[in-house]
This record gives sequence, C-alpha cells and structure tokens, in this order.
Amino acid sequence: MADLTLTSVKKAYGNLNILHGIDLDIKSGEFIVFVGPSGCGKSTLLRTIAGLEEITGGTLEIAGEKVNDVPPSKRGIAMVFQSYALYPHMTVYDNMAFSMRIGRENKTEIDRRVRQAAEILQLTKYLERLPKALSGGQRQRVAIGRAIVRNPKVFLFDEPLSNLDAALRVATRIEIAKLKESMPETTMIYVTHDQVEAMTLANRIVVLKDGRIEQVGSPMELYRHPGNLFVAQFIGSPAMNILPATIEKTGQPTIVSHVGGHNVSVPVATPADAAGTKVSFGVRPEDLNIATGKDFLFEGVVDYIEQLGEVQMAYIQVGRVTEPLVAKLPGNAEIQRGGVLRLTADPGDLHIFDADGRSFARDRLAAKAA
Ligand SMILES: Nc1ncnc2c1ncn2[C@@H]1O[C@H](COP(=O)(O)OP(=O)(O)OP(=O)(O)O)[C@@H](O)[C@H]1O
Repeated sequence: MADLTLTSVKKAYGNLNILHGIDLDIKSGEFIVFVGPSGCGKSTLLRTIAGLEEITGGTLEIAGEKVNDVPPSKRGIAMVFQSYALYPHMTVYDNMAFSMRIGRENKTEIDRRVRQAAEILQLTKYLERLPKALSGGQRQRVAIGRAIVRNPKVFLFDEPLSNLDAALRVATRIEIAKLKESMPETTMIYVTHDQVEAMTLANRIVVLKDGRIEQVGSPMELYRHPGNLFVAQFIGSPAMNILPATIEKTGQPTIVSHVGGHNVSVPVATPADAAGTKVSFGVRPEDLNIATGKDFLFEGVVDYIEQLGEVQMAYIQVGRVTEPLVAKLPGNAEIQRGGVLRLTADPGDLHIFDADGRSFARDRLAAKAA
C-alpha cells in the first residue's frame, strides 16, 4: 500500500531546469502512465521518484513519508528498464534471486519468492537458462520478475516494451495488465511513447510537456474532453484535425465559422466577450463520417487515400485550409482520389479552443449544423 504525493517537484541539471514544479497525487494501487513528447521529462520524473536523480525542489512523499533524501533501495520501489539490464553470466533464477541475496534473505524465502514470480510470469521452465538463451520478451519478463520478488510498494516501468517487436509488445502488454490485476495494491507508474499502452494500461494518464503537467485524467476523459489543444492533438492517432475559426455567436450552443467555409453549431457555452474572437475548431479523424443528407461540415477533394483494410485514411483538401484534413472511414466506403467528398460529424464530437489553446467547457446539448 503506497500513496505517492509530489508537491512542486523540481529537477535541474546545473542551470538547466527540466521539471518545473510537478504536483501530483497518486493513490495506492493506481496504474499511472506518463506520456509526452520526447525530451519532456517523463524519464527524469520517473527516475526522480525512484531516487536515481536527486530532487532539486519540492517534496516527494511515499506512504506519507518524505523520501527526498531516502536512498533508492530504501524507498520500497522497484524499477524495470527498457534495456532489461540482466546479469549475463547468471541464470534466470540467480538474476531474480540476486537482490534478495544481497539483502540477506533466508534461502527458503528466496526460493519461494523466485518460484512464485516465475510461475506468474511463465518462466518456470527457463529458471536454469542464461539470458542469452532467451527471447527479448522472456528477458523482459525476467527483468519484471526480478522486480516482483522484492515485493515493492511501487513498481516503475521505463518504456519496458520498446525493444520488443510488434507481436511481442501486444503479448507482453497484456501480461503487464494481468500482472497489475494480480497485484491490486501495488502502485504502478509507467512511461511510454505508445498510445495504445497508455490507453489500455492506465487508470490515469499524465500528459507532460516541457517539464510541466498539461492534464491528468482517465484515458477516456483525456480522449473525450482534452483540456487544451496540446492534449487534444497528443492523445489519439491520427491526431485531431484543427482548423482556424471565428466565433460568430456566443452562448450555448456556440456558432463558429471555420476556414473550411461553413458555420457550425458546437454544443459548448462561450461568454459574450468571446464574440468575434479567433479560436481553433477541432474534430477527430474517426469522428468524421461521409455525409448522406444535405447537411455537412466540410466539402473537399480527396487528395490521397491510405487503405488499411478495415479502415481507410482519406486526406481531404478543404477550401482555404492549408493542411489536408484526415478522415478515418470504413475500409469499404466507396471513395476515390480526386473525387469530391462531404463530411459530417456528431455535434457532441466537435471541440473549440480559445486563442490560448484552452478548451471551452463542454456540455452534452444536442446541436445541429447551422
Ligand atoms: N544528466 C543530464 N544532464 C543534462 N540534461 C539532461 C540529463 N538527463 C536528461 N537531460 C535532459 O532532460 C530533458 C528530459 O529528458 P528525459 O529523458 O526525462 O525526457 P523523456 O521525456 O523521457 O524523453 P524520451 O521520450 O526521449 O525518452 C531532456 O532535454 C534531456 O536532454
């Protein structure tokens, strides 16, 4: 059982500030995923929690105890890295037993915990092998096993699947999800670049940018209600389409005119002083559908099509919009490169962001194309 509380946590290397005051409450047993662009500080934050990096400001508490100056080995934390970091000359058994032997645990207890971890991770038949005789996925399972035997309060993962091929990634991802189910009280914090890992593993995702938290929420909260333009474009793949727009009528719903040439009613409330302001209008590729009636959001020419079988990505050049819009359409939809396409979307799936990129508060009012 371990809650983690980060209060204004800062990290600098010399004059270079990397983390600018992170405030975050993590509840015991949560699965938290850190995401963000390369260099935003995900690994630094994880390593700071582990104690591998010294905190230069703020406080970190684990289970109510301030641990800023507590060495890594005394924090009740285990960490799994992308580069499994196994001892090549030791068997799987010895790799897993190593930290307990250092800690002078008794032999029977070491044996019990190694065999139990091997059972959970389906490694029992490999216990006497050396790492070089294992596949990448098996090696990563040994690295996870080595962490499990220490019975940590907090489990940290730094991109543990990024060295695995696509099929193995899926299999190991599911194993990690099951592992979490079998350890409901263990807090897990996981860094990844992979949207699917973040969406499927997390109870809550923390989106970081330039050493600051942009938004924290459940995967679906972030997907459905991104708090700002950055999160809107970072969560979801392909990224949300964004078009410049102007607020024509404030209130609820709000009417915006976008550069695609249409006035659109969006079911969000905007204050009177927002009238005439420039905003960004957003809609996800998967929320666009081919219009069947006379109402439509966009009309444009199909510039390019990527056929993926189940779905096809249509890149559509719309009026004065500089970048083509992306629409994720059913694989069997009859569309043609060079043809004209009209697209529509459910009003509840439309987003608007103010000039600073903040999302306008959303409600569930139905609205129709104006
Ligand atoms: N020892 C160090 N000295 C100076 N700068 C460092 C050091 N370690 C990391 N940095 C810098 O801190 C910033 C954050 O790095 P970090 O590895 O935490 O990012 P990240 O979000 O995990 O990136 P990636 O997704 O590419 O792994 C980067 O700009 C990096 O260059």
